[in-house]
Amino acid sequence: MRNDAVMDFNNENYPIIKIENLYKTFYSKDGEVNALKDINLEINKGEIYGIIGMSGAGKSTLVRCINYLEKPTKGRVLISNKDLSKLNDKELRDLRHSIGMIFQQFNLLMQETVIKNVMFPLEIIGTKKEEAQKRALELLDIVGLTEKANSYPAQLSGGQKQRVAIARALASNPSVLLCDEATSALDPNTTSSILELLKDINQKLGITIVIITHEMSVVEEICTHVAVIENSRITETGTVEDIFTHPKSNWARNTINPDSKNMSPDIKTNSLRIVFDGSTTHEPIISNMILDLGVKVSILYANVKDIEGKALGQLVIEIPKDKEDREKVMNYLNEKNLVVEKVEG
Ligand SMILES: Nc1ncnc2c1ncn2[C@@H]1O[C@H](COP(=O)(O)OP(=O)(O)OP(=O)(O)O)[C@@H](O)[C@H]1O
Repeated sequence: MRNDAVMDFNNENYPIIKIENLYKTFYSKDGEVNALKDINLEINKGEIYGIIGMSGAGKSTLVRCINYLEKPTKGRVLISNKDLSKLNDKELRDLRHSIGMIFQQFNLLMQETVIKNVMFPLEIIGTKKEEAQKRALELLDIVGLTEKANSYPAQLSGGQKQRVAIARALASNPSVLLCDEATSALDPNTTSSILELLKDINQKLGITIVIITHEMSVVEEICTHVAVIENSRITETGTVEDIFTHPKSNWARNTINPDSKNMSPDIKTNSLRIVFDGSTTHEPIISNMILDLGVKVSILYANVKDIEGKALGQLVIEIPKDKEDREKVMNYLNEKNLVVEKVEG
């Protein structure tokens, strides 16, 4: 059973997480830091929502506001339409059992065994030892660590430690899992296996996942939706497809698009950006075009990814200067129903 004492997480009439006009200012003797400014965000049940931005952009503060570990200076956080500012301390504690959290540094109890680490949150809420042990073993099975139940965290790899942290976060049957840079300390292969596990948890257990990261590859690999945060503000939100095909914020454009600033004006006027928005197949469009039309086209930049089986991203090509050849190229691409844009910037 989910811990739904405080709110009904299954009510799909409301976003599971809604943030309205949220500001967070830290006051210290060195002055004020406006960590978050006018944040508005809606996350629906079942989504894997990425919040991406550079270091210091305000990501961790935002995620800590979602479970009220940090109280907003202004604005509201609504979880399944309940305003967290209206909850008393006990209700907030109950709420936090329904919102699991994992961190970059795992935060395990180093002097306790793996199974004890997973049992810990259950014992805190008064679960009997035998029942907690049974549940912890089920969770260790989910994260693939049954055989490490009696090991200590120091005997585990980084990826295994994060699996223990995930099992611990799942112990109280949360409806939401907040992941704050959960893979930033891991190598690429381990990162992929943890992201796979999170995807599995999302699909099999129906848990909504919020992922804080500075890595676009993490968003690419796992997220359904994304918000870009720059200098304390959200500058763009949308599906992962949106952001890879039509990035709007400066940060996303610079990360996803080629660095067109480095192109000479002459190359820019003779270039086209082809946007792959997931509607085309993986056919080798450029080589087919060269063969079919007999024109010279070179690829200046390619960033086309396979995301959930769809081709998404950008391809910048240099097209012929000759007017007739140029038209042939444009017609060919239009016939293929590709989105074609001028290279700007
Ligand atoms: N408790 C605090 N007191 C004062 N300033 C803080 C506090 N917590 C965060 N800040 C400041 O708020 C801003 C946003 O910090 P935050 O940790 O949310 O960024 P971030 O995007 O998560 O960065 P990183 O990826 O480096 O963790 C930073 O300027 C930071 O110094």
